[in-house]
Amino acid sequence: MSSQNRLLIKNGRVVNDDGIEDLDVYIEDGIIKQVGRNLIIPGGTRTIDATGKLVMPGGIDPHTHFELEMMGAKCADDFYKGTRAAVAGGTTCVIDFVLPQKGQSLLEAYNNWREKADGKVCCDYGLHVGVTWWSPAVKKEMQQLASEQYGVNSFKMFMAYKDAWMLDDYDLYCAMETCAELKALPQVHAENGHIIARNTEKLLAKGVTGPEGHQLSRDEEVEAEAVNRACVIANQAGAPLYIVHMMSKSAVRALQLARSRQRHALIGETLAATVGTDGSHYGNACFRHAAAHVLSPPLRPDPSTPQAMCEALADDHLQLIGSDNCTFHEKDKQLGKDNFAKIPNGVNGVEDRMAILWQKAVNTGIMDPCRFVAVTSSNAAKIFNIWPQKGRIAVNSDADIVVWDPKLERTISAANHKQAVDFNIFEGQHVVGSPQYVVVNGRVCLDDGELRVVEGFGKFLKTPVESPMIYDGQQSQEEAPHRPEFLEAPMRVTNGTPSPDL
Ligand SMILES: C[C@@H](CNC(N)=O)C(=O)O
Ligand SMILES: [Zn+2]
Ligand SMILES: [Zn+2]
Ligand SMILES: [Zn+2]
Repeated sequence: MSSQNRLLIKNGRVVNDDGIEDLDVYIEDGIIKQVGRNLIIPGGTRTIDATGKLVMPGGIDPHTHFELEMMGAKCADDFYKGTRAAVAGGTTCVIDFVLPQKGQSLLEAYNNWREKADGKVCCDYGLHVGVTWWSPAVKKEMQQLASEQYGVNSFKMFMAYKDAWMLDDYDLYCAMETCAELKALPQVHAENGHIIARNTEKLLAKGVTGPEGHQLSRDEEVEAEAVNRACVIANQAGAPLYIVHMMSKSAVRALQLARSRQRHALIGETLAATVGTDGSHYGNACFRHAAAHVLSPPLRPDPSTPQAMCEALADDHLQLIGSDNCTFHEKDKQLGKDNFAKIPNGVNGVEDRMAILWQKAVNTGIMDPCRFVAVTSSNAAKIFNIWPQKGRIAVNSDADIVVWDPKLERTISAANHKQAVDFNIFEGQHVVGSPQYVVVNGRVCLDDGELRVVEGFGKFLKTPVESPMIYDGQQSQEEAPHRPEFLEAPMRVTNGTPSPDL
């Protein structure tokens, strides 16, 4: 067995979601074989000295879109460039979305995605599948996809994108029921697509065509309403629910309220963009700059949002952070030059997700390194049922490891980022804390800052149904979570009639 497969990471502080300890880690053939002190190590082993560094599970990004075609454009980052950038930022596993067009076979779309990704990914990847239309045939294909053969355990339904992917409430209910029957996890894009459609018509009729119209057409309550409605439908369907890309304090409040009423698992995801920037950029005079920040739900103008979302992650009101990396070059964003509704939706984040959260939440004392590992890696592994293979530094776990240098300083810029896209929404942000080494299935792919990924080294990762975190952790009614403190807050009294500040 060649020595290149033997690696020792020595003198580091190992950080898992449940503790920090000074331990050495020995890896052989892509698997962690020993974790401890004074390890017996065979000859020919490469040693990485991790003195002063943190040794963490490689990041898992639960939300990416590489090579997605939407709104007349194709994403700039493909499965090679996108996963290469992920590894550069400390992420060693991504879960991408198969998004069938309405009427298209889900299995056909799944096979298309596999063809696009296999052979190009630099790290392991999984797939969620979009349920963008409904029929008995769709139900049947969900059953097939949830089988061991295909390895899909999560299905995303859209409550927005009215003419492209949106389901009505009846079909949404049926899809959630099917997920519950399969012990799979339903996910939703929670915005009210009908309100957005009418608001868009009115804004355009008034001559509001710039990127600022995007946020104006779908403000926080349009997201929060859909969060609440999705939770109610899930409860009626007897299903857990995962709400992707939650972008506002209002949405978090709606999720917390739902948790106080219902017993199935309700998971909240936010994004690097949400904690790293805000909606002030939609007013930028430069169209490229403003349009680069267009994603749905939009970034919010409330300047307290980034910190509030960090706190929600720290307090387990939100469980994990993704990137929703869905990047478009300037020429494609220009499709919406005269009509904000035609700006291809999406931002970058797969490369900077971990450094941005470290900067905004750990360096500020909002969360500790263990919680950082939970929300950037372990919780995604538990939710999608690949823990502790992924998301943990432990014997027999995959050797997906990031050696994090908490003192490594850099300024984020499109000029030197690894992504293909020609814009970075975190441009100019100074971060303290970044990966020094990244190990992907035992291979050193970021080597003291040098990126040495291998195209096609990653493989497809099956995510089995019946995740214990989702389906065993269900609380009985009497164990319903403690009513969130804010629910007991004094009602705000305005002109004599009490109204809850929810
Ligand atoms: C289409 C995809 C990415 N774009 C976005 N979030 O605006 C999504 O809605 O998650
Ligand atoms: Zn979405
Ligand atoms: Zn500009
Ligand atoms: Zn997305």
